[in-house]
Amino acid sequence: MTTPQEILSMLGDEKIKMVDLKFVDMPGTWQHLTLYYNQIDEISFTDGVPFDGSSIRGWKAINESDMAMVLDPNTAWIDPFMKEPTLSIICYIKEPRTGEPYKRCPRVIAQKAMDYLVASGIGDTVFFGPEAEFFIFDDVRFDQTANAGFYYIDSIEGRWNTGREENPNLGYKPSFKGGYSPLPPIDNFHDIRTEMLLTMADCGIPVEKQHHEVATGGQCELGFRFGKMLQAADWLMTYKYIIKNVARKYGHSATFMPKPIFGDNGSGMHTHQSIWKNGQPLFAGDKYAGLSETALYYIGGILHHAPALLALTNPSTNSYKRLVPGYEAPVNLAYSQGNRSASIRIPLSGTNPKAKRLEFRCPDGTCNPYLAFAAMLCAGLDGIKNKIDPGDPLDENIYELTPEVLAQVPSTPGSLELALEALGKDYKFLTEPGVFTEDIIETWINYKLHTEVNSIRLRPHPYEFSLYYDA
Ligand SMILES: Nc1ncnc2c1ncn2[C@@H]1O[C@H](COP(=O)(O)OP(=O)(O)OP(=O)(O)O)[C@@H](O)[C@H]1O
Ligand SMILES: N[C@@H](CCC(=O)O)C(=O)O
Ligand SMILES: [Mg+2]
Ligand SMILES: [Mg+2]
Repeated sequence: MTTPQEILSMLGDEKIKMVDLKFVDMPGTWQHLTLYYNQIDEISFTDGVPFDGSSIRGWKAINESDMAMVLDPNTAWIDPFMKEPTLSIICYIKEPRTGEPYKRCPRVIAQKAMDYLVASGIGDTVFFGPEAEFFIFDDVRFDQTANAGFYYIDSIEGRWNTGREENPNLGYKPSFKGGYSPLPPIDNFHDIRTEMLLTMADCGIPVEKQHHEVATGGQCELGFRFGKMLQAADWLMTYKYIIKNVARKYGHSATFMPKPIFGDNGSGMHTHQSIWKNGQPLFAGDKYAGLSETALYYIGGILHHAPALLALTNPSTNSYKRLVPGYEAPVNLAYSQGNRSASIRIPLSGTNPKAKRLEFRCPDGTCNPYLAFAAMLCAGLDGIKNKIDPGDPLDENIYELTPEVLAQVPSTPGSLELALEALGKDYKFLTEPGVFTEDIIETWINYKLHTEVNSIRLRPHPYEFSLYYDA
């Protein structure tokens, strides 16, 4: 734990002169405001620093715009991308008039979810370990005549190709679905990923590993150790920030868009999770795959609420282009030990009960991690409270099941619109515990419908030209 005094002692004329305050908006993007060091004092950590909240997506109206950013001293690191030494601090938002934490602030919602876990008596700590995959590209250009998709992407090797062409140029690039895990020079992103990982370590994130992912060229993943919910979400925001900025340094761009390439693997954000009480893991037991009954009910809750949950864990129209068969992304709402085609996988964790966890494979990097983690916890706790039976595990490869068997297994929603519709009907597991408010659910659904679903629906799609342009 870092105290405000420890932070203040780092600032001064001969020390760090700039302080960058970061906060997250509703869709899950960081915003920032940079202050000269003498603007920060002890009050900044209690009452906060005033700012205008009316321009922030999903927040206040112009006539009630006053808000305050309250600094969290445990989140400080020196920002490696700013020229002058700058201390970065993550904030939560407060209503200055009432002194209350702002109910639409995602960090406040995550804190409420952790408080709810304690109040429920079920556990006292929840750990999250997100694995956010991403692509590194040079450029993305629209090309309606490209055979492979609707556009092509220049990666660092030159023009992207799927490896399925008759005479593919496979020099120094992974073959189709061959990205996991050849050595350099085929993997020519190795050094960039190492720089990303070391930068994360410098910023205080407990890093674990880095590797190329399965898709043809430029799909990558870096791993960091699980953390308590709020800290894991803060680390994920820092992870994305570092990845994007290191990519930029090399003239590339990094994207967490779930399905940037038609016909190749997309990028997920599998989320490992476990609940603990008094230092003991509650998910280890003598049931299926070494799980406890509590863990099975938690799985039951996630699967039961999944159609609504995905409106928060997979909140883009592009998310649902990833959730299709054949690309290691989950399509069916089932659980299994080791099976990567199920929505929930129980990773092999040896004999150590502390490593016993479940991996929800649906989420992707377009989610707001604070809202997504809070919602997953609420769904799981609802399963435990109401003893929701997850049914039998599905240990076969779901992609190879016969249509008759498959018809018995519920599927993930086919579109963002369907997920939002499900959320509109099934949100009490989020609001009754006092974690989300009905106002937040309504704001989320309206924002996503109007800003994303309808905006896409109203525009001619590039592939429609291929189908219908009748010159
Ligand atoms: N008890 C636990 N609770 C929550 N998370 C955990 C626990 N133990 C380990 N983890 C986290 O789970 C994540 C495992 O990530 P890892 O990349 O190894 O998973 P994977 O699913 O096997 O990978 P991939 O999907 O890329 O094949 C890490 O963030 C790790 O710290
Ligand atoms: N990229 C795959 C996951 C690959 C993996 O298991 O790491 C997905 O979309 O979920
Ligand atoms: Mg992966
Ligand atoms: Mg995984």
